[in-house]
Amino acid sequence: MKIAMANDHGAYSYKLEIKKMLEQEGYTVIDCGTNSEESVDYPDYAKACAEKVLSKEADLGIVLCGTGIGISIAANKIKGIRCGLCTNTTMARLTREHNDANILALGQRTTGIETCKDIVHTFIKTPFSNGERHKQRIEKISELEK
Ligand SMILES: O=C[C@H](O)[C@H](O)[C@H](O)COP(=O)(O)O
Repeated sequence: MKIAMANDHGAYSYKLEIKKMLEQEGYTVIDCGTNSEESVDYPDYAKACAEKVLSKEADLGIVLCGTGIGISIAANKIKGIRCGLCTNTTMARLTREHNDANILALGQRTTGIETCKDIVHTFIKTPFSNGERHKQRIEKISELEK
């Protein structure tokens, strides 16, 4: 599985730690930056990750910023992206099962690193439930993009 990751300066150290964990586990990580703690604008990095997911170069994406809020708002502006901001593993499971989220958002300043690692594992291992009611709702989200 290939996973695109992107972050702003507020989540650089979590990106490095989660990237290292995923690579040690055999996942391919496409690192879309940023790669320092110099201040940057999170929409640029949300866009970079979204492009990898939409082009299918990556199966799923993970975006990180201080809270996960700004970068998830930005990602969700992009047609075809369903980005779920998660602070626990229940949210991670349900955003895959119910929302078929294709990008996970995390916050370095709000959520502990071990919790984030658990969230990442849950997110990438949980399939979409394929339930008819969920498919119908996701189709309605797509309609909103038109
Ligand atoms: O939602 C936005 C993110 O949390 C950003 O990481 C945050 O706003 C960056 O703040 P600052 O520029 O003060 O480091």
